[in-house]
Amino acid sequence: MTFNDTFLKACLKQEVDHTPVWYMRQAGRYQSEYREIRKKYSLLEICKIPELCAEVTILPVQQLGVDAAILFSDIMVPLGPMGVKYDIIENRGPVLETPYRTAEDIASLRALEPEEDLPYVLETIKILARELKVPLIGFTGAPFTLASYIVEGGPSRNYIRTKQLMYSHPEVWTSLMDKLADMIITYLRAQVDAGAKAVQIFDSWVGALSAQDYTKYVYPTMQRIFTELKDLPAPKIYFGVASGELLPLWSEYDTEVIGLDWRVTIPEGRKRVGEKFAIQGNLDPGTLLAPWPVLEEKAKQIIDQGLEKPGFVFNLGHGIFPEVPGDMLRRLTEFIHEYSASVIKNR
Ligand SMILES: Cc1c2[nH]c(c1CCC(=O)O)Cc1[nH]c(c(CCC(=O)O)c1C)Cc1[nH]c(c(CCC(=O)O)c1C)Cc1[nH]c(c(C)c1CCC(=O)O)C2
Repeated sequence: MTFNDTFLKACLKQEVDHTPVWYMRQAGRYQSEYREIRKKYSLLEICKIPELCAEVTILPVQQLGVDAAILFSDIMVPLGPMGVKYDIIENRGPVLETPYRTAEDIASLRALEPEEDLPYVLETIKILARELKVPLIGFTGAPFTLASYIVEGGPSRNYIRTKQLMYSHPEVWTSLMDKLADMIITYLRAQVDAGAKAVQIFDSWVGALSAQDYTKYVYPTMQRIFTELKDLPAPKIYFGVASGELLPLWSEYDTEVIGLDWRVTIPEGRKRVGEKFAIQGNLDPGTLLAPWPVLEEKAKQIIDQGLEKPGFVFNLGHGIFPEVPGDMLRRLTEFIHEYSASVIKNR
């Protein structure tokens, strides 16, 4: 089988013969095989065994026929070596031993050295780069989203401690954002050096901020990340949830792809963020529990809208829920490939 680079072409707004698709959380609890593995190993244990971690990454590619693999890991993984003590609790998410809230707490975070600190991640990527016939997507959390876990000490609804730090001690906030940006730049470079062909920066919780606060407290850090990664030989995807109001602020970023959730349509997203980017998205993951005709109709609409301009990658607006039947995802993937190929061929 030859290498399928359709996903990379779409990221770069090049011509494709079908719309490429992958799914956030395509490896996870909706798969019986994954649940079996999780009976023996914790999520973090899986990440530390390269052969197993590569297997977990490859499984959904084989089962679903998607056009890209995403490294199996978690946004918390690089924070461990920086000094953050945490665990990932099932049905809850990452929880810290103690939150980081003072200048001293944040000063204690050390710089990440990927080769020394996370050899197992890089080894996993090397295995995957050899074995996969589709591109591997590496990833990291974005500074705001990572900061929210570090400052709150766990998942949060309102991010009040994060905002409290941001508003009360802007210089401490900036030092945290700077340290996270340094980590992100180093970590993504190491992932690409090891064989990742694209990277996604997950800013899952940044939609908690107003455009004004994003501009003041997050924009300069994101801007620096994209500027410093300008020469990265891999397309970058910046993704946020409920970030519709922030899209106009992203128009100058030096990135290739913007990931949308389902709250904003693709044409509206393109209008807000500008014509420069390829777009990834944006099926509501809740639709995966709908009857097939409903799902098909929504997928069709997204493909029609996505194909209006060059540069479109089909994805969900956020991760797959554990309740989703795997068969639904396989059928959806086939439909996306066939329907998009016919639209492209007939124009
Ligand atoms: C916010 C965030 C986290 N982790 C991640 C994000 C950004 C993406 C997003 O917004 O969903 C990123 C992530 N986490 C995981 C992956 C790789 C797998 C993939 O996408 O296929 C990726 C890309 C594995 C995981 N990370 C986690 C799981 C859940 C399954 C398990 O416990 O084995 C997986 C497959 C745990 C986790 N880790 C985190 C959360 C919120 C949870 C869910 C808690 C739960 O529902 O149990 C933090």
